Amino acid sequence: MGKVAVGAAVVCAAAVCAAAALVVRHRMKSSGRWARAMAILREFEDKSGTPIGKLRQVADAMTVEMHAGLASEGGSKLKMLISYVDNLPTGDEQGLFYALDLGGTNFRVLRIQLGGKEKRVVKQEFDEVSIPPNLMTGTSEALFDFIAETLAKFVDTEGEGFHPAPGRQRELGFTFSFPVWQTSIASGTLIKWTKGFNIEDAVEQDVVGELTKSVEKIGLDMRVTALVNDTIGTLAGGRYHNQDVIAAVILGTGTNAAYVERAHAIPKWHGLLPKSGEMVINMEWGNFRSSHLPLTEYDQALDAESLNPGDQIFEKIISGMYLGDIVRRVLCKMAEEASFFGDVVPPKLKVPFILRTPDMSAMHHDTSSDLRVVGSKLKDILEISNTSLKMRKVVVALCDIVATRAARLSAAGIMGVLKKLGRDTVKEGEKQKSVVALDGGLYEHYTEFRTSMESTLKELLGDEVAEHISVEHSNDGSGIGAALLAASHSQYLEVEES
Ligand SMILES: Nc1ncnc2c1ncn2[C@@H]1O[C@H](COP(=O)(O)OP(=O)(O)O)[C@@H](O)[C@H]1O
Ligand SMILES: O=P(O)(O)OC[C@H]1O[C@@H](O)[C@H](O)[C@@H](O)[C@@H]1O
Repeated sequence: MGKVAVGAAVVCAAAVCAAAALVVRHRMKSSGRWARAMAILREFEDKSGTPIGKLRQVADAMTVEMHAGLASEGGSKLKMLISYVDNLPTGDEQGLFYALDLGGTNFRVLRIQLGGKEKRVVKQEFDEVSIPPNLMTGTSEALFDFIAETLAKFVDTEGEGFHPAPGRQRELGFTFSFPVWQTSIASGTLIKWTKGFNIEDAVEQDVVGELTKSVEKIGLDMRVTALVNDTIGTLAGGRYHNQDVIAAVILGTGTNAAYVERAHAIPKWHGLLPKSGEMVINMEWGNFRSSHLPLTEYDQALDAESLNPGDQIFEKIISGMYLGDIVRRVLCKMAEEASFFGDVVPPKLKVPFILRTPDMSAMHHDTSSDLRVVGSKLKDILEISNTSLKMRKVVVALCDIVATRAARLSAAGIMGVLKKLGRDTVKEGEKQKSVVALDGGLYEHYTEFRTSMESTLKELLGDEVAEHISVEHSNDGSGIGAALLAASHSQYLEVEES
């Protein structure tokens, strides 16, 4: 063979070897990247673990903190707030009442015509609006003016069967889904903001006073006769339909729980003991913290960058405002350290809260063979295109880890409350039923979360006790509950009774 031919052959051979080496190097590199990405995922899964033994420790810690919070003010991260609700709805409530429900994302207005024991809820109408994000971090006046104006528009749509009795003021139950230091059933000062709210000049103000100022400014004749947390409203709404309801839990934008405590089991309460012998407690359990909580570097970073660093740790690992962002943070680390989405880290992946929990649950619930929902969410929200099925499966696995940890910890929290109530055991031959009313958009819409939470609670209780405990969805119980509590504290009640 001539020299030229040999030379060409050598050059070709070298080129082939170089190409092969490149492919091998690329494969090794990508397999190295893949291994690194999987290592990040596995480490996160390990650190997020909630084995049953840990859940029992979390439940016990919740019970201990409940006792501490009832013993003295500041005795625990759990504020265990006195609600001044010492009588839950009886079913006898009658008349037209309004309710406002200011949540972490939505604002609901409701009017309800109550017909007493026989007729119960004769008629109800409601409206729901999203809270403009700018009002969450503006001024108190701007927020309460918005609320008053929305309420006034709703009152203007009053139709047949919804008119207050002649000469009577319209009365309102105000559900306020933030920690409030109640000074009576219809007054209380804001302790702090949570979730996405941060309105400096509202802190320590009486929220009923703030609303009343805005209502009077527009000449709306409406009186707040009950100020309640949404967990209290949900408990009241739940009890209206089922006498076995003893606690309520909200898993929505934020999270919280309330339950019926025996009045003599509240050492810090120095007021008159209520005739009923009961007092509903707003636990504010979102602020629960324990060394047994499986916190990760991603939780620490989310907390540090939040509006309320150091606060609401339990809420930040189990509630709807945050779950999607935890998923985003892990994906971001996989992109930065393992080039999971290619050599360039997708810029949108660095934007806090860009991945919302509803999008996370849509990906988690994707049953298509090619995970096309996952693909389109990654593309539409994070501008990440051309993801392989293998990558999409990793994203689903990550959603499952985050949702499962949240669900199992929620169940542990409920177990802690049941333990405080002595309902985590059943005496021989006892038939007593205990119902926990659940509400909130996370619980209502995230099926994988809900089923995991309910199965975990059964696992914690054991088959025998689980027979006596049920979790019931009390849809918008807080609105109806607030209206019912407004009815039972109506200014006209005494007149009727005397
Ligand atoms: N499809 C969904 N999947 C998972 N979470 C959802 C879904 N829809 C809503 N959520 C969660 O529920 C929250 C809204 O809860 P909701 O109780 O309706 O309102 P609020 O928290 O304002 O009282 C949202 O912030 C979101 O985190
Ligand atoms: O209904 P939401 O907005 O999810 O609120 C749930 C809880 O969110 C917490 O952040 C508040 O401190 C609680 O008071 C509230 O009950």
